[in-house]
Amino acid sequence: MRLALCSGPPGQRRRAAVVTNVAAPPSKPQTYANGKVVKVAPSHIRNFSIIAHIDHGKSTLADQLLIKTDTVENRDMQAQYLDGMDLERERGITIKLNTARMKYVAKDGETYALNLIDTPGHVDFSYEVSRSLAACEGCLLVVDASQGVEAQTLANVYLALANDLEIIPVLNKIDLPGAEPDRVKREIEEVIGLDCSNAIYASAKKGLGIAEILEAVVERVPAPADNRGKPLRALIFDSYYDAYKGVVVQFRVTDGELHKGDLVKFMNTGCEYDIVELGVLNPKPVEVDALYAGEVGYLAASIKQVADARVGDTITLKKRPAEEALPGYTEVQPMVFCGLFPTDADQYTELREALLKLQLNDAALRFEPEVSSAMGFGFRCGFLGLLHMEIVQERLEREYDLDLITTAPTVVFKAVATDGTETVVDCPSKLPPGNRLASISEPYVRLEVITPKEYVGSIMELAQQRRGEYVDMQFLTETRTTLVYNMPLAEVVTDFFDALKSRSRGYASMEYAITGYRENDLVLLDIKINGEMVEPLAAIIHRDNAYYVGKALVKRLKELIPRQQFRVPIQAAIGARVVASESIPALRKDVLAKCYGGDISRKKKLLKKQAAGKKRMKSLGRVDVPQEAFMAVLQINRESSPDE
Ligand SMILES: Nc1nc2c(ncn2[C@@H]2O[C@H](COP(=O)(O)OP(=O)(O)OP(=O)(O)O)[C@@H](O)[C@H]2O)c(=O)[nH]1
Repeated sequence: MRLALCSGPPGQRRRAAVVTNVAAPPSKPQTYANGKVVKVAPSHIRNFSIIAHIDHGKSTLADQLLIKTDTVENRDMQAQYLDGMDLERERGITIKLNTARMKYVAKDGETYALNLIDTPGHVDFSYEVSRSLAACEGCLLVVDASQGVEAQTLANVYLALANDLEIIPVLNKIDLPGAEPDRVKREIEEVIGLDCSNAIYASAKKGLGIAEILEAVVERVPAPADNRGKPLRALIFDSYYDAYKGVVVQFRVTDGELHKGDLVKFMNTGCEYDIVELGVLNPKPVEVDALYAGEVGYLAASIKQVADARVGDTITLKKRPAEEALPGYTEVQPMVFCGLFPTDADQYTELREALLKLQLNDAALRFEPEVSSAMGFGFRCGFLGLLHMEIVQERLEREYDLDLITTAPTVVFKAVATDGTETVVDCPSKLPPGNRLASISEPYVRLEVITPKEYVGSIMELAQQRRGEYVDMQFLTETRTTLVYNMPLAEVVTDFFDALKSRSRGYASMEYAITGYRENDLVLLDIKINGEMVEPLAAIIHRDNAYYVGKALVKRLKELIPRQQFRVPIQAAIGARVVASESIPALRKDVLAKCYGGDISRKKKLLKKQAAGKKRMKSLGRVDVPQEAFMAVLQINRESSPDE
């Protein structure tokens, strides 16, 4: 497959159009970067982003660009500077898109403002990538020269193409002994169809090729169109909550200009606010007096209501409003749901506030109140995948100091009742009762795996175990293969990625897209502990797996639930039929310890008394289920793969 990506000298076509449009420089010079006054006309602005497969070196390259342009002093530099969250640094991954404005004096002697938007690479966060790409005119496509094209390389290139961006290929990690930049260059040309004749060889770690990259950004990324004369239109691509400033909104100005003190209107919500602070991220906030078409910046306007300034909304001026809002972003649909409950019931309101604030910073997060007899009041939350879920949970615990219990994640099923009504089931308890249930459908994905050919057999076996249906296999290059499967999402979002990595020694990569719903023989597996149904442990699974999963689950729960003073039976059931059961033996106090010698009837009496006490405790006793038990369902899948 070849796509006509780089027809003609990159960047020039669109840049030529811009040059003829260049109007007078901004009426008022503005301050940014180390307090220096710099005039920025659109012809001297470059908005670009870095896209890559996970771990190919985006954040390290961003660090180098910041150092090379003196945006961040070397002594202040810490690895992955733009990954501001502790969580991002600890895990070594980018979660949020991050922006930085750099001042760069190019070889032509001119000073340029380069707006860099760093993006995450993991499949769960691809919606962040698409948002940042919409704010750019070009991007650096970073490919690890020791690995080559991977699944997210392809997915991100398609996103860049959809946004009509200029793509500059960068072959990173050429310092590695195993690097084969020439081979990988050919691979990019063959697989993606991208002209790599002027690809840049770089090592973000050693600082090689950085000057060439900066020059290429200036030369090849088109300048933004000069729309300064038009009524203001600025697209919000991100926002976050600041305890002092209220909601801080990040945006890209497409048309017109805005100044500190202006009365702005959010076109979709209709809310109006006076701008209190206007600035650019450098990458720390630096205040400016005005921002013009083509620029990227932030504003604070004492916005208290999180819902007033939504990502995707258009900002305009009250006194000279634009007629039409910019097309926003397509809403992302969360595919994985789980219950979040505070361990301490008093923290319910705090959890709601925290979720509201987090949602502002994370457009894909959904939540609605949920009440469960076992867990009390909490929220049913929707995520894009398991990593996303883990990250949100960890952010809530760290940034908002909450103690949470998470229930096992589930995908969104659709159930049809006997009377024909359809229910969206994002929680097993929403399933209509068995006698009224006609059918259940589950979401399917088209899964693409790129792997070195020696792992093909083992990966096919894994895909089959996970109810995958083979669609296609193609040789990408001589040594690497693409495998395509149709697979239920429920099988992909659990631990499929981990299993794939372990079977391919980390070399395979994957990407998936939802294709639709399909009816399957799915059943509700209930779990009873001490005779009581524990709703949060219930799961909707395929009938063929129900017996096995039920058996493995009760066994695992037996290990996880602490012993009580009484015997605790654990059962897995489909409807009224118990498919597996185990029991946790009671803790036994030696009531005969003090009874030296003594006669047998005295001992019998003591034992009888103990048995009666336990019986009473059993009927009244509450079994506290530990957090790990709610995740036990996930571990079952892992255990089901024979090689693990
Ligand atoms: N040898 C070598 N290692 C590099 C180079 N660039 C990055 N790395 C290493 O590769 C790993 C991943 O780099 P990151 O910059 O975190 O990758 P990323 O693409 O930003 O990853 P995500 O943000 O998680 O998508 C880190 O351990 C880096 O030190 C390079 O040029 N040479």
